[in-house]
Amino acid sequence: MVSTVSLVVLSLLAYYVLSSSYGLWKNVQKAKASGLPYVVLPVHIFNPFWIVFGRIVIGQVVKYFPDAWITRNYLFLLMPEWSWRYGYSPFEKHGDVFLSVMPASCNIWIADREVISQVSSRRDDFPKPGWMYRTINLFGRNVVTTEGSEWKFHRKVTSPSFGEKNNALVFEESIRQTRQMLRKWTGDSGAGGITVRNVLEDTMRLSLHVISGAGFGVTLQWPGTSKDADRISAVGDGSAHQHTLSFKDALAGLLHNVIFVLAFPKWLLKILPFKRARDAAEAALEYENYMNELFAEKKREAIAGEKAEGMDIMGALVKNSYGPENRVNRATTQGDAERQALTDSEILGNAFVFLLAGHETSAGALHYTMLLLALHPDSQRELQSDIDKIFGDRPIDEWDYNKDIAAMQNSMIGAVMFEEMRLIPPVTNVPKQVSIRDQVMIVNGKKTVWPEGSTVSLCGHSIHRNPKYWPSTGPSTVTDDDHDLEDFVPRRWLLNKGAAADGSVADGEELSNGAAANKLYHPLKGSYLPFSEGARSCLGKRFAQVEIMIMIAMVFKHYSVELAVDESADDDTVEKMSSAERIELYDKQRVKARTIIRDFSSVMITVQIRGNDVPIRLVPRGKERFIHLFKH
Ligand code: HEM
Repeated sequence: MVSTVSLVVLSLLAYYVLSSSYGLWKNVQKAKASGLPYVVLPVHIFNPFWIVFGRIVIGQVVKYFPDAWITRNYLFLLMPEWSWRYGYSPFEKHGDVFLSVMPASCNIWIADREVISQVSSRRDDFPKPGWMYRTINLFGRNVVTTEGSEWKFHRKVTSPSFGEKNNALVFEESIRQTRQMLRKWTGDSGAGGITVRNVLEDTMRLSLHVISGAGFGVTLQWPGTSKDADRISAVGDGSAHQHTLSFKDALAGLLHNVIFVLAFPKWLLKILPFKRARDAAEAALEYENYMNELFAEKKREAIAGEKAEGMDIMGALVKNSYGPENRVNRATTQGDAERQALTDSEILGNAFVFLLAGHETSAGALHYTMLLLALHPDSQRELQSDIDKIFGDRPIDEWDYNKDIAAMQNSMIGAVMFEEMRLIPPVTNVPKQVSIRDQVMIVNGKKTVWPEGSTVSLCGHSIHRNPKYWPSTGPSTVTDDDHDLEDFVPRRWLLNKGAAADGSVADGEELSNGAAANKLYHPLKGSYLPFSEGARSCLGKRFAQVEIMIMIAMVFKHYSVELAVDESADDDTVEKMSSAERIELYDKQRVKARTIIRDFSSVMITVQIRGNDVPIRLVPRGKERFIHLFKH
């Protein structure tokens, strides 16, 4: 019996080794013919098994070697998300486009802006790798997961919902939500000085609430704000379920456990002996119930012709299908090219991906923005001075999307936002795939042939540090580089105002209200990828930008942010410290915060600090304890 089992195991192992070796050999032949520099890897780094276990092992191994040795010897390539850790340096050594050969396929890594532009504009030749996105169809087909004419249709129908009317709604909802977050961070009196330990938890809540309001028309309250906090109020068709979770908890529970929900069927999650799995199943079920109720309510409103203005994204999609033109009846009988409206399941599928695509990304950007500003007192002061110029004494209630947004974007508010996403783009690499046939590509003026089926990584985190494309303001203060591309320097966007990296003057992005949206430095096409590029770039870009700029403006209008030093000194001790002692203490805290940001940030869909926190404090402007003592 034992020998039979051993024989089966050995045969399977032999089969695996032989088929992997054969696959590797075949892929090496393709790599040779491609004309690209290549390196051979013994494992498929995007294999789920390797992503879970392999990278833990390799993550431990690399700790024992200097970074320069690792990037020179290709060891870095065994980490699926190496570009987060090593930035541009591997490309510096191996060229801006290179290929890794693996047993199952090849992957092409790119930090060359012209090549990225070619890939982004040839949508049919370089589609998204479908296998990475398939599970996201959980609640219905949608704009993120589809390709070809079906995607074109989804994009055409969903895009109008992200127009200027919705941006104005995002503006208002972001003000409402940031006000509540500020109350938590500074106390009812607004005196500040409260240590905020888990900043990410709060920015997650902020971004979730903004999507709930501007995306679904459901305004959520922060705990302690209202007795009925987190209760959904929009449902009125009499079919409401007895909910076991609040709307907010259903949304948050689903997003928190989304990997389980996407990987396993609900019936299995319900019976698995892990609380987290059962919680995931409950959240998914409750989310579905709430969405069905919301959908029914919005459908009733659309048919009755109610709520024409200021519509949330889902409301606009339902109105398109069920409003006066009632396009949905035609939808099922037409091909994608003629269709005008989404089916019910497609509306629900799109609602889910808006939530998924917009939640963690925005929350991460808001979180890192606070930390980077706490590390850079000079940038805070410049930011506050611009906020004063734009808003003066005008109360926040009088801020207006149409009047203020262009000025906000063209100031340090925009510069801080763009620089944060240059340094830490929430999505480090945008994945594509070589379509069903080999593709000819020009790389450095030379013809190359990219093997069919290869995956392609547009390495945003790396190209954002490529000195060929980015202006530097001087030597780095955090590395030995003679440029400052590893540093957070928002003013680089202002010093090069309006100029493109090739010396031409940027056109500026026009908002539909006629204002020029971007008079800051204009990166060359293909060199700035936080929202990807080309036809498949982020649909919620403006949504996210408005939300981020509002939070920055509201926080820094009245407050400064400092790293909390509670672990080293209590408030009385700080009070008695001399300026020199305070500088020394804050500097130590800065080193510690930088280490946490570097060593505890990891990529699981988006970049986030995991397993550690960098606590902060908001202090009223003029009452800073530390940062007024620093020039930089
Ligand atoms: C800072 C915040 C955000 C960042 C950095 C970001 C980034 C991105 C990136 C890199 C992509 C391309 C992904 C790929 O090709 O695999 C993308 C696509 C997308 N994003 Fe965002 N996103 C953000 C916020 C949002 C928000 C708030 C929404 C909606 C409410 C949203 C909706 C979408 C959708 C629908 C797509 C797919 C577009 C298509 O395939 O046609 N995103 N986003």
